[in-house]
Amino acid sequence: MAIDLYYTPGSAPCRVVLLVAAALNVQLNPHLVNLRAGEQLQPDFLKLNPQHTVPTIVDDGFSLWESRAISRYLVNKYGGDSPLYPTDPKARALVDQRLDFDIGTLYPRFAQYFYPQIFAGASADKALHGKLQQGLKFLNTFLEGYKYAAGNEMTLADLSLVATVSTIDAAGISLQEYPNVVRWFELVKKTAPNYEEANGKGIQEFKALVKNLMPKSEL
Ligand SMILES: N[C@@H](CCC(=O)N[C@@H](CS)C(=O)NCC(=O)O)C(=O)O
Repeated sequence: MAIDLYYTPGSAPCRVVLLVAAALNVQLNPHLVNLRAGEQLQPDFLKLNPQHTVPTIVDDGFSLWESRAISRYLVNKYGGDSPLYPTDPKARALVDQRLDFDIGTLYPRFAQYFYPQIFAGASADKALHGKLQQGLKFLNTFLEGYKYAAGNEMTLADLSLVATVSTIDAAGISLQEYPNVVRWFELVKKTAPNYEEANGKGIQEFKALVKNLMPKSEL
């Protein structure tokens, strides 16, 4: 039975779940949620997720939200002994560290810098820009000597971080100062299963949204 996924394609957290499902060959039954129309605030959706966020999944009556929690659940339930989330405690801890860095540091720094500019017409804030650059520098350092984000194999860390890094790239923020990030980004684009369908399409939607909302002088 397919798992219901409530999502919006431009959203980075939703693309994490699409990438993980593709890597595990797990079938999803997609339901588009139009956030700008407030569909996430409808009573039926609030019954599934009182926090009214996408992505949300419903697996045989079990409702779950938070993209990285969903990702871990999908591997735990459907991944068998998938290397995406290794069972060795140290290897798993490294994946968790990268996942927590992504959701707790890198993505919020991007969001704090960029979203006020496109959604509220704010001008670019130098201090917030510096914080984002520092986040990218951290990632560049973590990748030193590693093929993938947490070792020599692709893990949940890569599928999570690539949704963020591709969003940063699509926002027109250069990655060129961070050669390990550029090298890793190219590798993940080529090797993540069904990358174009799972992430590339949503990135195109995100780019269109940015183009639509960004003050013309900034483009
Ligand atoms: N930490 C959450 C973030 C989810 C989130 O904030 N999603 C946004 C779209 S990117 C959303 O659903 N916003 C609608 C709302 O909060 O009402 C995750 O990773 O799933």
